[in-house]
Amino acid sequence: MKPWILGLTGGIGSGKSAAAQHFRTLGVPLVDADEAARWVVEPDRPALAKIAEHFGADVLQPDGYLDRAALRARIFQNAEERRWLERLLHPLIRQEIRSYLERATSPYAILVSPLLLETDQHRMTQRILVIDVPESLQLERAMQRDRADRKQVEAIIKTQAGREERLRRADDVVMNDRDLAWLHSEIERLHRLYLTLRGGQP
Ligand SMILES: CC(C)(COP(=O)(O)OP(=O)(O)OC[C@H]1O[C@@H](n2cnc3c(N)ncnc32)[C@H](O)[C@@H]1O)[C@@H](O)C(=O)NCCC(=O)NCCS
Ligand SMILES: Nc1ncnc2c1ncn2[C@@H]1O[C@H](COP(=O)(O)OP(=O)(O)OP(=O)(O)O)[C@@H](O)[C@H]1O
Repeated sequence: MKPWILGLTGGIGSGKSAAAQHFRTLGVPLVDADEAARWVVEPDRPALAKIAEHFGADVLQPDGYLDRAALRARIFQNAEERRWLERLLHPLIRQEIRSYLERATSPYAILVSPLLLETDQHRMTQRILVIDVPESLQLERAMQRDRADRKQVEAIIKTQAGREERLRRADDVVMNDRDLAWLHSEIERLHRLYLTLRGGQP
């Protein structure tokens, strides 16, 4: 049976990973585009050499791994550089996602991606779940997690689809503006729905 794929998306800091983690504990197989983006730049992969050649050796750590903070600073202040990186990595990320999803044998599987709607990744999915938060909370959570300062998070948000567009394209929405217990209860509700849609027992 062709696997039925749920696309799970939301902007930076919306709570995609927290939502995904709960689907995982419910036993749903899941591939995360941010994780795939890490696999394709491991030290033995050709993409890393191309990145070092293009951006210079200061985007590499002394141990040979990608210096992610250095590259992040470069690409979110220069749209041309970001597009160069995306042209290199997105086809490789897509390949990793596809080979993972092809192996799924469960009633449904999940593709988690911040850029599901911005790229053609959404074409691999049958239904779209958006994790939504007001932008002020998104900023606060993304900064709190200590990944970036306010200016950088704002720059990243600007490159992503706007909240309205995401909501317009969503089949299901979870408003993640309460605590984690609420998020988990919403995920459980949707998990029952997806199993029912797939003809399984809720
Ligand atoms: C620039 C990199 C090295 C920064 O790594 P870092 O570990 O700091 O962040 P991480 O990869 O966990 O991403 C965190 C968040 O940043 C946002 N983000 C990452 N890349 C992009 C992008 N190209 N456009 C918009 N937002 C992005 C997403 O919301 C993502 O969830 C990394 O994000 C990267 O390689 N990006 C290019 C590949 C890509 O587009 N990945 C997104 C999934 S397809
Ligand atoms: N309902 C919630 N209550 C409190 N904290 C939350 C809630 N949901 C998520 N968080 C926290 O907010 C931060 C961002 O959440 P998460 O990492 O899941 O976002 P994300 O959408 O995966 O972000 P990114 O696109 O950067 O990967 C994390 O520190 C997470 O623990």
